Amino acid sequence: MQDQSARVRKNLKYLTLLAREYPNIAAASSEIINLQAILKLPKGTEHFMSDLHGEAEAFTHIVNNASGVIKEKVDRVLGPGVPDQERAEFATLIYYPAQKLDELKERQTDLNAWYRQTLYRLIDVCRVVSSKHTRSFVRKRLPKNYAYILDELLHAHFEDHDKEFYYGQILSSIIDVGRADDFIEAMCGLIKNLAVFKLHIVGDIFDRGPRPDQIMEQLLNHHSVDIQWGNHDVVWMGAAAGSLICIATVLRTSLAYNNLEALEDGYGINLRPLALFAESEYRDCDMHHFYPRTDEARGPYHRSELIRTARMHKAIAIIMFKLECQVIDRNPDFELEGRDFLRRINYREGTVEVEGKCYPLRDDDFPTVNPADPARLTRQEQEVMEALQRSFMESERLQRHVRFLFSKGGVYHIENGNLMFHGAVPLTDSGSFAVETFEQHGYAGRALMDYCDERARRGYFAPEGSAERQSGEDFLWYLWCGKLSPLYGRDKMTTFERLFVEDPATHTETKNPYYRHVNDSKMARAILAEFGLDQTHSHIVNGHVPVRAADGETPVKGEGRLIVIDGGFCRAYHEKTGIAGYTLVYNSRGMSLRQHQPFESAEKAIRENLDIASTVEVFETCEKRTLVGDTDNGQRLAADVEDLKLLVQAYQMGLVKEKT
Ligand SMILES: O=P(O)(O)OC[C@H]1O[C@](O)(COP(=O)(O)O)[C@@H](O)[C@@H]1O
Ligand SMILES: [Mn+2]
Repeated sequence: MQDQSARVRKNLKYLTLLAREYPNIAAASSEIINLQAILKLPKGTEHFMSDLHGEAEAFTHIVNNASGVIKEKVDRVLGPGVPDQERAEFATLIYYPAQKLDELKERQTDLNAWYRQTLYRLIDVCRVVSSKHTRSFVRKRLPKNYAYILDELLHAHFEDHDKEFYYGQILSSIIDVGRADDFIEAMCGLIKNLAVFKLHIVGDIFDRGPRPDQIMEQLLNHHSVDIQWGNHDVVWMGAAAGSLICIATVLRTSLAYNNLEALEDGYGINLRPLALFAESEYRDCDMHHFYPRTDEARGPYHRSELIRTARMHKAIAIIMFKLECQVIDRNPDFELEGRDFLRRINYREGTVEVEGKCYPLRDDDFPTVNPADPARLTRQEQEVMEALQRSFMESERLQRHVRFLFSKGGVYHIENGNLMFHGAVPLTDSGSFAVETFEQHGYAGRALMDYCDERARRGYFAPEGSAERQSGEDFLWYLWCGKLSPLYGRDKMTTFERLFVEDPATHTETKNPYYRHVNDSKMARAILAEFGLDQTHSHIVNGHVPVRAADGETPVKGEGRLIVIDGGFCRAYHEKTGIAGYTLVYNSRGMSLRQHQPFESAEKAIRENLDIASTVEVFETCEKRTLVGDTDNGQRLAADVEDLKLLVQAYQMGLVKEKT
C-alpha cells in the first residue's frame, strides 16, 4: 500500500494528465473494467501478404474476400439449405457491393422482399464476424451515417425481442426512405473491416504488374496495415524523393513490362519528353533486346506501340547505366566498383569486361554514349531527366503514397512474436552476421537493419540539396540492389548483363548465405534472438523469393521458425510458383497458410460470381486459445489498466481532484 502511494506521488504529473480523459473514479473504473474485458477476448486475426507486384485486381479481390474467410462465414450462416450459386452470389455482393447491386436488383420481381432478405443475411454475417470483438471496438468501426442503427441491429438481445419483428421494423424504414443500397454497401464494408484485424504487407507492392498505385490506394484506405519495404518499393520511394538514379530505374522496369498505365494514368507522370527523345535518338537503332515483355491476357498490343516502348526502354536503360557509374563514384562504401559497365566497354571492338572476363556485346549500338566520357549524360538526356524529376516530385498521388510507405513502413517490424522483413539479414558464409561499413561505422544484424531504415528516411526527409539528402537518395537505390541490402539479399543485380551479354553465366545472382543457413532452425533461432524474440515460439516472416509450390517446395522452413510467403501474386511468375500467392493467417487458434489459385479478372469475378479458390493448410495450433492479453497490444492495455488503478488511488488520496 505504501509502495503504491509512493508510486502515485512519483507519477502525479502523468496522472494529472490522464485525469483529463478520466475525470473521476467512475470514469476510470469503467475503463478498467472495459480493458480487462478486452484482455480476455480471443486475439484479432492478422493476415500477412507479400510480393503483390502491381496485381491490383487479385489483391483487391483477396482483401475483399479476406483470403477466403468471408465465404466460410457466408456458408456457415446461410447453411447448406441455400444453393451454392446463391451463396456465391451473396458473397460476391459482399466483396463488390457497388458493382453487384444493380445486376442483382434488376433480376428481382419483388425488390422489397429481396432487400429485406439480403439485409437479414448481412446482419447475420455481420454478427458472426463481430462476435469476437467488444461492442466498443465494433462501434468505433461503424460507418458514421448508420452507427446507431447498426449498433442496435448487431447487439439486440433477442430474449427481449421478437427478432423478425424487431429487425423488420428497422429494415422497413430503411427501405422506405430509399437508403437500402447505401445501407447494404455500408454493411458489406463493415463485414470486411471486422473480418481482418490487421494486415501486414511484407514488401514488393510495386513493379511487374500493371497497377501498384491502385494497391497503394487500397492500403491507404485499410483500417489497419503495416508495411515492410521491399526492394521494389524503396526504389519508387527514391524516385518520389527526386533521385535521378531511382527515377531511371523505376522507368526502366515499367517499360520492360510495358506498364505505362500506373505511371501515366495512376501518377500523372508525363512520359512525353522521354518518348520524343527516344524517337529522335533511337529511331534507327537496334531494338532487338529492348522489346517489352507482354502478357497475352492483357493484350492485344500494336507493333508500333511496342516499338515505341522499346525505344524508350533502351533510352532510359542507357541513362540508368550512366547514372549508375555516377552513384558508384559517389559511394565507395557501396563496394560496387567493377559494375560501372559503360566504362568497361571497348566501343571499337564491341566487347565488355565483366568481372575480369571479356564478352562480346549482344548490342553495341550506343548513340548517346561518348566513349571518352561514358558516364556523362548528354544535354538532351539531362533535360529529359530534369523534366521527369519534376513530374515525379509534383505527382500529388505518388507523394501521398510514398509518405504512407514512410509512415506505416520500415525495414522490419516485430509484432506478437513475428519478425517480418522482405529479404534477408545478411550473413557470412560461415553463418555469422555480416558486418558492413557505412559512413565509417560497422553494422551487422539488427543494427544494420536499423541503420538502413534510418538512412533511407534521410533520402526523403533531409532538406533538398543537402549532402544528407543525396546520401539518403543514393542509399534508397542501394537498398534496391546492393549486395548487403537486407531488402535485396543477392550479391549483385545483373540487369546490364541480362541485356547486353549472351553468356548466361554472367546473369547469375548469388543469394546471400542467409538463404542457405536459415533453413537450419538453429540459425533461425539465432536471428530471432538477435531481435530480442523468444526462440521457441516466434517466427520470421519473409517475402522476396518465390516459393516453387509446383515443385513441392514448402513455405514453412527452419522447422517452423521461418515462413516465406512470396507465392507469386505476380503473373509473370505464376509458372515458376504454380500458384498465385499466399496469405499467412494468424488467429487465436494458430497459424495457417492460404494458398491462392490464379485469378482472371475482377469483371469476371463480379459477373460470374467467381472466387479465388484458396486451400488452407494449418501448420501450427496453439495449445490454448491466444487472448488479447497475450499480444503486444494486450501488454500495452494491461499497462494502461495499471495506470488507471493508480489514478483511482490518486483520486482516493485526494491528490488529484475528481470532476463530474
Ligand atoms: O524477372 P525480371 O522482372 O526481369 O526481374 C529480374 C530481376 O528482378 C530481381 O529478381 C529483383 O526482383 P525481386 O525482388 O522481385 O526478386 C533481380 O534480382 C533480377 O535481376
Ligand atoms: Mn523483392
